[in-house]
Amino acid sequence: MTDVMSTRRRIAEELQVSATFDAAEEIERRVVFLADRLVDTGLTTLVLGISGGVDSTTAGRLCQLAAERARAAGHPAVFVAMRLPYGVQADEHHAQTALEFIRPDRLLTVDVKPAADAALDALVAGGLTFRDAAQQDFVLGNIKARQRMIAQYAVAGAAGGLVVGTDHAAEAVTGFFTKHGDGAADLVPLTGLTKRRVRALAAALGAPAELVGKAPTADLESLAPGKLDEDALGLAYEHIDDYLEGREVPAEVEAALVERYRSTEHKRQLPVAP
Ligand SMILES: Nc1ncnc2c1ncn2[C@@H]1O[C@H](COP(=O)(O)OP(=O)(O)OC[C@H]2O[C@@H]([n+]3cccc(C(=O)O)c3)[C@H](O)[C@@H]2O)[C@@H](O)[C@H]1O
Ligand SMILES: Nc1ncnc2c1ncn2[C@@H]1O[C@H](COP(=O)(O)OP(=O)(O)OP(=O)(O)O)[C@@H](O)[C@H]1O
Ligand SMILES: [Mg+2]
Repeated sequence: MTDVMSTRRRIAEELQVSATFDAAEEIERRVVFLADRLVDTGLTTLVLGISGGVDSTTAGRLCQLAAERARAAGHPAVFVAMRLPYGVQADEHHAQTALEFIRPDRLLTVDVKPAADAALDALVAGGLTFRDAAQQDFVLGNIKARQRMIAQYAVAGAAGGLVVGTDHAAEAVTGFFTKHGDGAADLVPLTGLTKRRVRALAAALGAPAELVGKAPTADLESLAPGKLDEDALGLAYEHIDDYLEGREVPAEVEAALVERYRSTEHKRQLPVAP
């Protein structure tokens, strides 16, 4: 096997991408996983932010099905979906469509703007300076993601809950998440899925087509609302998925992915220790 092929195999294996895929089987396996974690930990609540994107739509429905499964087995389980907009969200209608599809047991809405803006203001008052407005906006974007993490952990702490994350193989390979922001969670039920496989789960769960096919956005930058992940990354999810599923991709895509995987290793590991 060439070095390039063995590197690709190793990365796909480390990210738990399976060689074969059946959407119905994956849904069942992941619902059972979530329900078992509730029962085994003795905790009663799953907590997850619903953005209107396909990842949280899929994970949210899995959470609701798992809570219902645990209840049917006699465990007092609840799924708490959270809307966590930063002020007014441009695609709020997608978030509402997602909630109608998920039908969560409970919904909690927390605007993260006051807390995120206050954190930035306090940092600036404390003497932090930025290279330019774009850098400040980028840093604020990561504060927004971490503020969402704080809100979800507050609910988990109060309710005896577990925070659910939406990380999957196509995001993990590029490290395209905020460390200790959306990257922080107790359970990650989408692990190992490529983006097209997340979409396949969403479709098999019966999610509306506009969400199944929705273009991914982190939507963290106020200066570039709804900026597409693919523009930010300079990579197409089709290529990322092909790479992870062992299909041919252009050499420059392969090189870019290997480099991103290497440079973001710290995001997939526990803090570095001596
Ligand atoms: N080698 C190393 N070993 C240990 N730690 C290292 C490190 N290099 C940086 N670090 C630490 O990591 C930090 C950088 O990581 P981080 O704070 O995450 O910041 P960073 O990776 O710069 O930014 C997060 C990226 O993820 C994207 N994102 C975020 C949230 C959601 C989504 C989405 O798809 O929805 C996407 C966002 O648009 C942005 O491009 C550094 O400030 C430093 O503290
Ligand atoms: N406005 C928001 N309200 C609630 N949760 C959010 C919001 N923005 C992000 N999140 C949380 O952060 C996670 C990471 O965002 P990310 O953009 O990767 O996923 P997504 O929006 O569900 O799907 P996609 O990647 O296709 O846009 C979301 O799955 C969701 O749990
Ligand atoms: Mg999104």
